[in-house]
Amino acid sequence: MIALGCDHGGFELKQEIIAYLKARKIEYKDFGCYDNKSVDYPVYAKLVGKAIQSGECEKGILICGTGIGISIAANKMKGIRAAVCTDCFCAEATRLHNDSNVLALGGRVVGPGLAIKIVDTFLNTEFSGEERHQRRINQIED
Ligand SMILES: O=C[C@H](O)[C@H](O)[C@H](O)COP(=O)(O)O
Repeated sequence: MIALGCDHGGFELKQEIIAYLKARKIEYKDFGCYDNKSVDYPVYAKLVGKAIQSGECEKGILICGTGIGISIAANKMKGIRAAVCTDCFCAEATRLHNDSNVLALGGRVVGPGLAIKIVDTFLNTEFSGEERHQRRINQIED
């Protein structure tokens, strides 16, 4: 189950991502926001982070204007490793090396075509499990 969250700056892109997930029959839960009225991104970062912490959702996708504010907020939460990605190389690397569980995107930064490729890469890349990467993740968690 993928947890989705956004602010008004990410609302339009979230709709594109929902269409992608639906087309591929990937289960998701949308934690809002539900229109493009101005809201505060930490609220949605927290909802998605809690869904991952509780085990309700395995991964999350958070979208604000840049992906930055919402990832800063999410990364305050224990066990959440949110990565802002603007390209597929970083989306792959952050799964392989950081076992990131949240992808953060900027609705004002990446177009829908690139964003979907980034989402696809993020969701379809497994953590490498290599000892040096796990050791570093453990250090972050500590
Ligand atoms: O990092 C923060 C996000 O990009 C927000 O989406 C952005 O700050 C919202 O800006 P505004 O309230 O001016 O639409």
